[in-house]
Amino acid sequence: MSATIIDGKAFAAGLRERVGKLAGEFEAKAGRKAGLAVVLVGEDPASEVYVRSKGKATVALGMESFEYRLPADTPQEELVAMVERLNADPSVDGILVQLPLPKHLDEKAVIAAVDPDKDVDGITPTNAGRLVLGMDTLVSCTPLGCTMILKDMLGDFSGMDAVIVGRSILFGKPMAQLLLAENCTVTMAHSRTRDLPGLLRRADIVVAAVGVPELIRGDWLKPGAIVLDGGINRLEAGPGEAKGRLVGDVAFDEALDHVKAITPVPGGVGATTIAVLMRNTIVAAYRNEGLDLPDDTL
Ligand SMILES: NC(=O)C1=CN([C@@H]2O[C@H](COP(=O)(O)OP(=O)(O)OC[C@H]3O[C@@H](n4cnc5c(N)ncnc54)[C@H](OP(=O)(O)O)[C@@H]3O)[C@@H](O)[C@H]2O)C=CC1
Ligand SMILES: Nc1nc(=O)c2c([nH]1)NC[C@@H]1CN(c3ccc(C(=O)N[C@@H](CCC(=O)O)C(=O)O)cc3)C=[N+]21
Repeated sequence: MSATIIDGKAFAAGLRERVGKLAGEFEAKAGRKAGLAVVLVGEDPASEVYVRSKGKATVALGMESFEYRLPADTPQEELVAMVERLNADPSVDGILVQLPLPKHLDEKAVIAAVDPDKDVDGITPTNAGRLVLGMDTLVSCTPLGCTMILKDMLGDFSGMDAVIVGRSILFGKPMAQLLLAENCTVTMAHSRTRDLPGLLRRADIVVAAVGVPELIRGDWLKPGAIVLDGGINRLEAGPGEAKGRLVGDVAFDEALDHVKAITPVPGGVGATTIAVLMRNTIVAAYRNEGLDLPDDTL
């Protein structure tokens, strides 16, 4: 059996087109472009990939991109002060503080400082709470993108067994909430899970949100499973390579022989995430200006 390779780029292109139209209409109505600010403290390989793709996409869709790169030793007060300035800046509709932050910073306090109306990651206490309560809210881009891909492929996936590997506030936890809302039976695995292969063998849907290159082996997966690989892992550069390859959390070539469908890395979940970030930014922009979104196909 050879698996379908889910084309995240094609999915993202469709979403970007709809967002681009809305961004043009927003500019005409509001007299300014929708704006997204990204703050990166220090260096993180996955964040570098994200910031690069994001800057290009924002401008291409007719939105404004503000990028702030701060040194790794930035003090807490300085970072919080920057978030507060962005909260108060009317040209900024979305604020994204790249995670993980360097260890000396209090991540939860920084996240809590973001205005929930500008929280395009959906991780402020207000928005995370709203998600759990089933209220309309901004939702973290990667899990939302994964859910959109599944809806597109499957329509209804009520009753399916889903295993999410990873429980971060940005990815694993909101993923679980979204799949629960779709009536999946959700299991969350993490670093203390005893028998990951045993759990995965039962899973109709697997979402990998770990950050360990090729941790999940092909023969751990149930025949016919659908696998969404969110891992963005940069391998060491080999001889003659300027940069190492990007790989996911799933051993892709092995998985092809077992599963029904799988997202590649790159070109899968990550590609979709960027488009969803654009979507969340335009949704926030319309709301922040008190405008009705003319389109509910987002
Ligand atoms: N494609 C995209 O758009 C995005 C990709 N990412 C990528 O997804 C990956 C995960 O990101 P993020 O959630 O932020 O990462 P975190 O490091 O915050 O979380 C990783 C999770 O994986 C769990 N874990 C670690 N090792 C194992 C293991 N051996 N077996 C089972 N579980 C394990 C951890 O468990 P514990 O809680 O017990 O420590 C933790 O819950 C990264 O590669 C990141 O770059 C992230 C966001 C967006
Ligand atoms: N607050 C916060 N929110 C995040 O959503 C967040 C974060 N911090 N920290 C880092 C991770 C990582 N992440 C990626 C998203 C898209 C690509 C992406 O664009 N990938 C493309 C391009 C890859 C390439 O350039 O080769 C792809 O997979 O096809 C990568 C990585 C978001 N993250």
